[in-house]
This record gives sequence, C-alpha cells and structure tokens, in this order.
Amino acid sequence: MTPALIFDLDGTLIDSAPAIHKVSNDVLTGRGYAPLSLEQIRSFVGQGAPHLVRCLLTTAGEDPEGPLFEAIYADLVTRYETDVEGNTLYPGVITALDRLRAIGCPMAITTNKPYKPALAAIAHVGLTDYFELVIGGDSLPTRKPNPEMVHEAQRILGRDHALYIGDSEIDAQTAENAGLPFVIYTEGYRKTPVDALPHAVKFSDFKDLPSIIEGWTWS
Ligand SMILES: O=C(O)COP(=O)(O)O
Ligand SMILES: [Mg+2]
Repeated sequence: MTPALIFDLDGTLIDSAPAIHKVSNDVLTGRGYAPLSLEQIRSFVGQGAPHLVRCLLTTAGEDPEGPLFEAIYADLVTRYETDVEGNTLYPGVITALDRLRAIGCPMAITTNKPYKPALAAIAHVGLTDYFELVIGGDSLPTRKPNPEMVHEAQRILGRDHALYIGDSEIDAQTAENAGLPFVIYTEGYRKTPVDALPHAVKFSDFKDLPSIIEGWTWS
C-alpha cells in the first residue's frame, strides 16, 4: 500500500518568505520601527509565529517577552491571514502532488504557521483539495519539533507507513521525534548544510519526488 505523506508548508511546498516579510514589515513600520530584510525575516521562519514575533521584538530593541508581545502577535496574525499575495508554490509542486494523489497517497500538512494563515496561504496557491487535513502551529498544545502534530496527522490518514517531507532543522528533528523517515527538500529555509541534518533522502526538484515515493522499500 502507498504511504501517507505528511508535508511541512513554509519552505517546502510554498515560498512564503516574501509574504511573511511584507506582513512583518507592515507590523514593524506601523509602530515606527525600521523594516527588516527578506533574508533576516526568512531566518526567523520555521518555529511558528510566537518565535517570529520574539525575533521581531528583539531586532527592534524591545523585550521579546515584554508587554508588546500580545499586541504585536495579534496584529501579525490578523494581517497574516489576509495578506497572502507573496506566497508562491515551488516549481513542480502541482505536477508532483497530482501524481502522488493518483497513486493513492493520502496527504496532510503539518505546519508551525498558525492554522488560519496556513489555510489562507494554501487556498491562495491552489493546494486545498490535495490535503485531507491541515494542522497549524496553534491547533494543538504543542508545535514542531514535538511530534504530536505528525502523530495526529498519521492517525487520521490511517496508513501503516508514512513519510515526513520538510525543509528545515525543525523538520529533521520532528521526523526523528515522530519516528518517521525524513525526506528533505533542499531549496527551503534550512541554515545547516543538508548533509549535517539526518535524512533518509534529499531532493531539490519536485519532479523527483513521485519516483522517490514510488521506489520506497519498507523493511
Ligand atoms: O510559520 C513558521 O514558522 C513555519 O512554518 P512551517 O512549519 O510550515 O515551516
Ligand atoms: Mg518549513
């Protein structure tokens, strides 16, 4: 039987850094702080919105745990849900997902991005119908690298075998914590050299993903 596929979102299926960059800078400049570069913002992505907000506050010279946190977080998440233009699919994602769906892989997204902004970004790029479920960073009491999200997705997808597909250090740790083989997409937001992260297989082009899955041998 084909495996369940559990995907990360930001830096794996979509390049969301330009959208997160715009939203973050709107929040910062709206309060009189200096805007940040795309590279800076990209380096803050992967551990969820609370981490992003703490990074924004630190860079702005404010206390990341201080009284501004709640207001900035609320402002960010509201904008995050509507300002979706800067989210784009990585090349070849649709063709790969069409093939994986055709061979019978049930698919889910587990992302540290908050649930509503994640759904909005997924709809914007036309991915909604491919996934049986989406679990966001605020859907459960924990977020990645805690494996709870991945375990929940695996339970709902209901297959004996599953693979986890992601782009970052957090994803490598999540897969390990969840006890799933990790398939790493090398073109995302990773900061560590790919071969320094534990993974079963790496790929740099989505055209290669279906054959990786179809050729998988389970012991
Ligand atoms: O919003 C984030 O920090 C990252 O989200 P991801 O889990 O989809 O990479
Ligand atoms: Mg990611």
